[in-house]
Order: sequence, then structure tokens, then C-alpha cells
Amino acid sequence: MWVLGVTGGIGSGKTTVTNLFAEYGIEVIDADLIARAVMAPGSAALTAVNERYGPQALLADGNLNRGWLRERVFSDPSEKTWLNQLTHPLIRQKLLEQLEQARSPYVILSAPLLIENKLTALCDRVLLVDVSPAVQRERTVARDQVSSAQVDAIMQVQASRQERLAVADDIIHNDGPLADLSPQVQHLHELYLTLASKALQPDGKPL
Ligand SMILES: CC(C)(COP(=O)(O)OP(=O)(O)OC[C@H]1O[C@@H](n2cnc3c(N)ncnc32)[C@H](O)[C@@H]1O)[C@@H](O)C(=O)NCCC(=O)NCCS
Ligand SMILES: Nc1ncnc2c1ncn2[C@@H]1O[C@H](COP(=O)(O)OP(=O)(O)OP(=O)(O)O)[C@@H](O)[C@H]1O
Repeated sequence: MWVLGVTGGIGSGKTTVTNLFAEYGIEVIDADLIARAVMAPGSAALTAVNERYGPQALLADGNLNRGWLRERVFSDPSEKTWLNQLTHPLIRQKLLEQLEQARSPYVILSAPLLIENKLTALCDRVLLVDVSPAVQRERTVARDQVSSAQVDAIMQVQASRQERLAVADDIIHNDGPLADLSPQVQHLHELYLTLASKALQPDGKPL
């Protein structure tokens, strides 16, 4: 299966962009969604979080108190390291399972930490959803109702814009209006269909 990695920092527009690829029938494996499933009530990961932090880490209904844990881990590097070591191997295993099952002409692996966690090794090509830090901050604050200081704390532990640009094969520029995205996605989708079908040819020649 030919794999397109899609990355970009918090609030860059990965979900917005991958939803447009999904309209062409392309399957999207979303690391953020897998991360949520890994922390579902009754999971080994949520039990470990509960054992470490006590009842304050859970909501009354037994779900993870995401806002509390977000504040905890992004203000303390050792807590973030602990959470990453707990969750990332589980996330990686699930996304490998989902990649195995994918059946569309190519598959998208969307992950904010694609570069940081070396998931690029699983990808044939990397697409970056690129925005300026100011736009990233503004959209995340509006979407998540969090302070810009909290967003900055998360941005600081992620790869920088320059690091992402250095790895990307393709870039979608998302500082502009939503309407600018569809033409960029259509153009890239056509390119990816061609690249994925060429990869299927034993001699590598075009169809
Ligand atoms: C800390 C948690 C509970 C906060 O939950 P919340 O609902 O506020 O955020 P959500 O999960 O929707 O993530 C929002 C964004 O935060 C950033 N982010 C999340 N976790 C991390 C991390 N460990 N390191 C850097 N950035 C992160 C990503 O850009 C992500 O898209 C949650 O993010 C979590 O469980 N993180 C650990 C798993 C992880 O690394 N997920 C990222 C995808 S692999
Ligand atoms: N071009 C745009 N114009 C205006 N708003 C946008 C644009 N692109 C995305 N948004 C909005 O910005 C916010 C962040 O986008 P989105 O949720 O797609 O980002 P993301 O990269 O998936 O974020 P995260 O990794 O944090 O989950 C959303 O509220 C989305 O509706």
C-alpha cells in the first residue's frame, strides 16, 4: 500500500485537509483519533494514568480528563515524556494494523508528530500542511477555547516549521481562506494516484 504521510503542527489544518482527500474515497488513518481510542475507559493506558495521577485525571463518567492532563504534561517535560512512552508504542501498533487493512488506491497517515516519532519511515511521501505560527495559534485558541500560552507550550515541544519544511515532499499552504484548499488537494490527489499506480508496476514504468 502506498502511504502518504500528512503532518503539521497543532491547529495547522490536517483534519480539514484530510477530510477533502476522504471525499475522493481515500482512507485516512488519524493518529489523534487512535490516541483517543488508546485512552478509552477500561484501557491499560487509562488505568496507568489513573494509577499515576489519581482520580483528578478522570472525569466523573470515567473518561480521561483531557484538559487536566493537557495542562499537566505540557508544563512539565518529564510528565510529557512519561505519557509519550506510555501511549506512542500503543498508537504505533494500532496505526500499523489500520495500514494493513487499508484498501483505497493509496492511504493517508495523518499525525502531528510524524517527523518527531519517525513515522516518516512508514511513508512513501510526506505532505505538510503549513501555516504561520501566528495563524496556528489563533485558530487553535478559537477551536479549543484554550489560552495562547497553552498553545505556545504545545508548539514549543513540537518540531519547528523549518524542521517540517525540510522533510516535506509537498506543501499545502493554509494561511489563506478555506476555499483555497480544494484546488490544492485536487492537484495533489491526481499526482498521488499516479505515483501509487506506478508503484504497483513491477518494472516501475508508467501505466
Ligand atoms: C495530552 C492529551 C490528553 C490532551 O488532549 P486534548 O484533547 O487536549 O488534545 P488532542 O489529543 O486533541 O491533541 C491536540 C493536539 O495536541 C498536540 N499533541 C498531543 N499530544 C502531544 C504530545 N505528546 N506531544 C506534542 N504534541 C502533542 C497535537 O498537535 C495534537 O493534534 C492528549 O493529547 C494525549 O493523550 N496526548 C498523548 C498522545 C499523543 O502524543 N497524541 C498525539 C498524536 S500521536
Ligand atoms: N483555511 C482555513 N481558514 C479558516 N479556518 C481554518 C482553515 N483551515 C482550518 N481551519 C480551522 O482551524 C482549526 C484547526 O484546523 P484542524 O482541526 O483541521 O487542524 P489540525 O491540524 O487537524 O489540528 P490538531 O492537530 O490540533 O488536531 C479548525 O477549527 C478548522 O476549522
